Amino acid sequence: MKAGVIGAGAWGTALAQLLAADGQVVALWALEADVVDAINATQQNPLYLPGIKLAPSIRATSAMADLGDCDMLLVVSPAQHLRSVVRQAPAGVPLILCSKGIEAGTGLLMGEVARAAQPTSPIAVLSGPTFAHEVAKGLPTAITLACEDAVLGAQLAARIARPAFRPYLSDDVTGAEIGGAVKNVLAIACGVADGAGLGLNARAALISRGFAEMTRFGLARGARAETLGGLSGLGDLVLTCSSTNSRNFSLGKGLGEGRSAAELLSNRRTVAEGAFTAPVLRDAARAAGVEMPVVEAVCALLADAAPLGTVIDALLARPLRPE
Ligand SMILES: NC(=O)c1ccc[n+]([C@@H]2O[C@H](COP(=O)([O-])OP(=O)(O)OC[C@H]3O[C@@H](n4cnc5c(N)ncnc54)[C@H](O)[C@@H]3O)[C@@H](O)[C@H]2O)c1
Ligand SMILES: O=P(O)(O)OC[C@H](O)CO
Repeated sequence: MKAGVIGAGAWGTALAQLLAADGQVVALWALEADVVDAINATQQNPLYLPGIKLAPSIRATSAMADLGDCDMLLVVSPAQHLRSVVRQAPAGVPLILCSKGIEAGTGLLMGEVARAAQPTSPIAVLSGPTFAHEVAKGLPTAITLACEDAVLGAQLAARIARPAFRPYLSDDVTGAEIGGAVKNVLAIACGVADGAGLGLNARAALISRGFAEMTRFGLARGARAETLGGLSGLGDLVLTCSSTNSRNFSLGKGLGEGRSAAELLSNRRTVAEGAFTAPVLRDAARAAGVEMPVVEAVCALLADAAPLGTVIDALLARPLRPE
């Protein structure tokens, strides 16, 4: 058995490290030739996961054909590139989707995109509160593994579980995907509150009211409430809204400090998924008649469409309503 990982950003590299730590061979596909060379020559990925010595059994490659003998493939590209990498992946091999977002242009969740790109490949989703550096260091982590096929889900969970890495099984793929996508947008909002010095009460309010938005949207799309309240929803929301280790929170913090979205988003190598998901999520919510005022506020700031003070005042001035 050989695992393949598609995408050698921070999370793909950390997952490869997790799977290879006991000496198992892991094939890691990277887009950039210099990342492939660095991992194979020095057991390091200084571009995306600096400071971590990687297992020598990780074999980096830029040839997708090298993943042809893998029994499972973890897809860890940014959400907006998932379609193109899944199209290139070997067909018929179970895909564990680890990207968090909604595809721009189509409004599709990652499972829907993967099914369209590779119709014969079984799909699972891996999502939860997981900062890559912590997983790469072997710190304790729990995560949701969602798969409609319970037998396959159990097999995949057994393949990726490690003493300090606990997958919890679910058959609610949609719920796991929506939690991971929506929390990134809400983390931007919490970062804004931090950057603007609005205080910890405001952060708690945003987490709580943001979770209400996530739940309304998720239920409208067929997700289950307990999934949204679990690791892949509330768990990840709390993690990402609490730390500048989150790229989404940091992006929001910059906005809250008065910097423009255009400046913060230009020339960055690492991905802040919430910036891409926010407008797609807003449009999907409007189309479904779901109110998401915090998401709307984040969209206004990302579009540099309104001054920060105006956006905050508008949120606070919304009509009083039952919780
Ligand atoms: N970093 C984390 O802690 C973490 C944890 C859980 C989930 N995720 C999710 O994993 C996904 C990948 O994030 P990351 O943190 O590993 O990435 P990253 O920000 O560390 O690196 C960017 C990645 O984008 C890739 N990329 C850039 N252009 C591309 C293209 N045209 N085609 C394919 N790939 C391209 C790069 O090769 C690189 O792998 C995201 O959806 C993220 O939300 C990240
Ligand atoms: O750095 P972020 O904001 O992409 O968050 C990373 C993970 O999704 C946390 O679970």
